[in-house]
Amino acid sequence: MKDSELCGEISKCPETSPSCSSPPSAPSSDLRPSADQQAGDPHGAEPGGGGAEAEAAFPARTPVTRPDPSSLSVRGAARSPWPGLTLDQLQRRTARCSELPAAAHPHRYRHRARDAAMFIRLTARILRRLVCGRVGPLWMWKALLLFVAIVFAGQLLGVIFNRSGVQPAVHSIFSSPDAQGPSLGSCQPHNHIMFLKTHKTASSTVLNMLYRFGEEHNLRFALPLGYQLGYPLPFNAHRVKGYRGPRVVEFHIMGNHMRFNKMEVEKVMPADTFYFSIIRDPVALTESSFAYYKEVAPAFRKAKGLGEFADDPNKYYDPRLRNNQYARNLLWFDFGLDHNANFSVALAQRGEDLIRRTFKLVLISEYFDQSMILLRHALCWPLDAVVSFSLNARQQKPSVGGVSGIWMGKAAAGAGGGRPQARTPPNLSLTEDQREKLRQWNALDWYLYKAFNRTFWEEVDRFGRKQMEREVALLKMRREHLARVCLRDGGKPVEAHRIRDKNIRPFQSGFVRILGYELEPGLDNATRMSCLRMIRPEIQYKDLLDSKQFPQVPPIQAPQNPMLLAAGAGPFLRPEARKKEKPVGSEIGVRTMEEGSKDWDGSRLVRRNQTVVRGSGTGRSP
Ligand SMILES: Nc1ncnc2c1ncn2[C@@H]1O[C@H](COP(=O)(O)OS(=O)(=O)O)[C@@H](OP(=O)(O)O)[C@H]1O
Repeated sequence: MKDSELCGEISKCPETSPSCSSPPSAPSSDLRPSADQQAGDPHGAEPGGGGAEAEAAFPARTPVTRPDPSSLSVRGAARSPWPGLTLDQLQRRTARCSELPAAAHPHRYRHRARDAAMFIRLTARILRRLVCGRVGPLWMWKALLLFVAIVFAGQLLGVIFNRSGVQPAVHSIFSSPDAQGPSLGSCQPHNHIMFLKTHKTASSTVLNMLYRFGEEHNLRFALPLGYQLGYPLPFNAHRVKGYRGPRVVEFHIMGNHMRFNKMEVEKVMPADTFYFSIIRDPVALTESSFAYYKEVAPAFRKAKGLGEFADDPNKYYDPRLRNNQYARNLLWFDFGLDHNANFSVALAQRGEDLIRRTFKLVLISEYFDQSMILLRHALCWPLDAVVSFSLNARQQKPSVGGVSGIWMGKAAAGAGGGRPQARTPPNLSLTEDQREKLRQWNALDWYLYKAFNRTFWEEVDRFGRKQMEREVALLKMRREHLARVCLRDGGKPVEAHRIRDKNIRPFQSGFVRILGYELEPGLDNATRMSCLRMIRPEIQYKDLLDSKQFPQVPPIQAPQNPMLLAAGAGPFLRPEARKKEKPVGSEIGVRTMEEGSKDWDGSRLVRRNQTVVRGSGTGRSP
């Protein structure tokens, strides 16, 4: 054999070639140990147990035994795996391979060549042992190979799942079997989701679940530039931070307040997006809205109490005034429909059809737990993903003098925790007659509520009432369990100023106290993180996600003055706009804008006939 051929061959293991399984020549068989060596070798060829299996895998294989290292060192000097070459010859020739570029230093390189040959000899021996199955039974090597393949596949799948966002985060109690809930079959979790966040319907609690799920699964949110997606203007795709044209960027979840506009939403969200929303009884919704937007909606501002407003809404309501959508058919408005249209059944049915065509599920706030079970099955989510603590709740004091449900509102506790000022809360009590008047005033919403309520229960029937009861019971148990683990005082909601951690104080609206939660002290890190996600208020959560998605650009700071925030509802002012703001009147909770100032999303505002509008707007609700 020529040196050049050998130098090429030297890098190959002769035993990995067919010669390994069926040594072709005498020198190989010469390396076989003697019978007594074989008997004393616990790793002898085709050792016990694996023999038959290996035989089947390598039917033509001649038994080859592991050479004894000592015999190799002694006898190997004269024998080599390369036919016709002793190991000494091989060593000398290998040395010549190494010497080729170093002819000027023959001694130095002869030593190196000798070392290299030693190394090769050792490596060949190890490989021969490994590959030829001399060390351990063959089945063991097969099992090892299978194990490595599984680990590799697992890693690969992990990378894929991490990318598509269905790799669950590791938690403590959150990773217990109870967290999964009853089986969902073989469905795949939805991760293209559009939630129309209607106002005063428990939508912040739902949004929190979406935030949690998205954060835990590294999904990308279609976040607003400020805190709402252009509300109350119809949604426009350019309101989404990071939007660069139809489907250029993959967004998974969209859920901040917007006035729905299907065509524009479809520019942002993928075609297989699951659309859902939530509605609430319009009387309860108006009560919540009145308490919350008393000083934001001109129609509410003029009325002393909700009863007064209900008695004669037309006396207070001007359809041209901005923010009056909070006072009439707010659901209809949020779905992008004309909330000031005169009611007719035909019109209402058309609206309902439009909504049904897009929204695969419409939840009902009054049946929140049943809604969560339907949602979990529709999205193929584990139980924990839909377990929540009620967010954005008003403080309610027991009724006085037989009047039901008086909501107590004092001047907002500062977001920074300032003591509340004593204020007369608006009277929210209603007679049955006034409730009926409110249904008529909000006839379009009332129609929607009845229609979707009916189909909601049809859906529950299809799901199975018994199964629903079982799953709702599990959901409640899980919520109670998590409340005991996560929350101080067993989960009683508390006023913002009592929450020690300022970062999780909910923002406040003018007249009402919005309650939040405190974490149980002493939780381990993983549990604390998961618990914190469940109670982190909407504004802070949006900022956090924003900073994760856009690490370089600091998010717009949430205004510290709660008066400027109709707590997640009214449009927020950007900091520069706030400087120019000049409140009309001295009442806390009044939020007004000067002509020429900018709204939270940067739109210029002008005043026309007593109506504050955006530069290109009409002044009426769009
Ligand atoms: N789980 C659950 N079940 C039933 N109701 C709930 C739930 N979570 C929140 N809420 C009530 O929803 C009201 C707040 O609604 P939103 O979060 O949609 O308000 S906002 O538009 O985002 O400001 C607010 O209603 P009011 O307290 O009547 O104002 C909350 O108490």
